[in-house]
Amino acid sequence: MIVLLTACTFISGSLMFSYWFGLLAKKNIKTVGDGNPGALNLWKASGYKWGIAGLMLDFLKGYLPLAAVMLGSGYAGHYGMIPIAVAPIAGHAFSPFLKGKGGKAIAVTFGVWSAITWFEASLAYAVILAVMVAVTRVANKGKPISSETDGLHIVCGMLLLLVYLAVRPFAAAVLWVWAGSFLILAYKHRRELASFIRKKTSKNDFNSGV
Ligand SMILES: O=P(O)(O)OC[C@H](O)CO
Repeated sequence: MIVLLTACTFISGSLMFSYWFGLLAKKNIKTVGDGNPGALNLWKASGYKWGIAGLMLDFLKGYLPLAAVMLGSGYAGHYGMIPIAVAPIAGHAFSPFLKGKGGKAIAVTFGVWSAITWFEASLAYAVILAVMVAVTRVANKGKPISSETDGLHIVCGMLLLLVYLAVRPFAAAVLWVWAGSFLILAYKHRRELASFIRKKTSKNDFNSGV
């Protein structure tokens, strides 16, 4: 049963709604912005109506199957929920519909966490990200935030979410779902993280006269 449910949630996650909506609007969103086949690039390419529709469906493809599993199976809080909950995130990140080159998996991650913690962890993650963006804006004196810094926020925000999850009475299985989410997000943002570190290192070398 776990294998079947994991296959179903993986297939749900692999449905690339934002990318397909882009094609419906006659745009290839993989050629827009950072090339991520997600709702933000759909929004940029085709406008806010498509963008919101893509965001909703990319969220719901994680939320709905997991909410059904939480309500209708005995896997809530059980170790069996780990692969079932990580699968939609992996499905989006490595979608077979895009030959394994899916998206950054932010929207579907929010969907999954909204379902398995009844919105608590996803709200906490949203607050963490909002605080990080606000602090960065103040530090940057209102300058636009780079995609490298965005990636850093997503990954470090997920790391901070672990602190929140650890102090709340969640089942150990939830912490394993966190580990899966974190690894996938870190992998999908590896280029932004590497570029951020490179820029910081060369700036420090320049400042110290190396
Ligand atoms: O991470 P994705 O692929 O769900 O895309 C979400 C937004 O486009 C954020 O950049």
